[in-house]
Amino acid sequence: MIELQDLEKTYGGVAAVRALNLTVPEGELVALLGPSGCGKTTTLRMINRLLEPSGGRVLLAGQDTRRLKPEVLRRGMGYVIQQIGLFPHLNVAQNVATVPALLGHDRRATQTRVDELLALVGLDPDTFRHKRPGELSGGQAQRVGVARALAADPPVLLMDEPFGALDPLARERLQGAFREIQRRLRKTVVMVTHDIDEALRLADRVALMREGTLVQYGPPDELIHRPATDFVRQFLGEDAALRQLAGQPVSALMRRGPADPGRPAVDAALNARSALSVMVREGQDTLTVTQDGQPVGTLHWADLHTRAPR
Ligand SMILES: Nc1ncnc2c1ncn2[C@@H]1O[C@H](COP(=O)(O)OP(=O)(O)OP(=O)(O)O)[C@@H](O)[C@H]1O
Repeated sequence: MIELQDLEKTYGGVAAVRALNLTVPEGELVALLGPSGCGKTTTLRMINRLLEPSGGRVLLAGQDTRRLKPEVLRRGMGYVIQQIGLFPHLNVAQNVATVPALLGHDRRATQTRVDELLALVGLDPDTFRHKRPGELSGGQAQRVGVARALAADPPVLLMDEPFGALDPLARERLQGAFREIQRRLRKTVVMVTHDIDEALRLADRVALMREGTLVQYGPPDELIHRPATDFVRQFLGEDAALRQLAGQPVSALMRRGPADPGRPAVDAALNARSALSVMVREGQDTLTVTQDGQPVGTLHWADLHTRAPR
């Protein structure tokens, strides 16, 4: 668990972050979201002490981070940024294996792990293992950065726009893969993003900031359905609920059980926003959900109002 208590940062008398209170529960993914200059990156960097707070404190598992040596603190916290800073003289595999090599882990086990992680982030190990960072596109380099952070296996990951340089399709794929890994490994993640879709899609909780203060902190559906202020409503936009549906498969919202094969059918892997389109087009409030062509359950209009249980 990470606790930010009355955290402040001022630059020449101007507050970049003010009286910020935020608790990041263990194993959850929290997105720091907000307009440019609202203090997201400053907040993130105070967590691993790349920046020293002007006031307040950060607790990691109940311990004041000022009592820890910065290098000890950072060993337990991966840091992924858009300009990844891969080592140019090392190949991709060596870059990913930097921390395991430093820690003296078994070489063969590390190599296997590196290949697994490269495949996981969508880079074919045979093609990319021996390439140098200079031979990679921005998006490929970004994936190597994510693989490297995961290879170090820290309990906490801090990420600043980690998927920013990717084209939309690749971004969605890497986001999905990352989310799946994060849940499986129960990493605690704090991610800075200005991409609303990314925050709503990936985060367990979204911290929406404005001018250095926290405006609202809660699960995505809370911000969407119970915005604390007009700013929250406007920032997320009127179509926030639809966007959230677009990020969820029908399988996450459906009711499993017997289904009427006579109704319009949608595949369980379809996204819920498209399923809604089918309801509207067909004038039906219930659809049959199929998997491999077989009916496996139903999707009701009412199911689209509630976010899937995690
Ligand atoms: N080293 C610095 N000196 C002076 N002011 C700074 C410094 N770093 C950041 N700021 C100011 O602090 C505020 C918050 O900056 P920060 O980078 O945290 O914002 P952000 O929300 O991450 O923005 P973006 O989405 O554009 O990256 C901004 O107004 C910025 O101009």
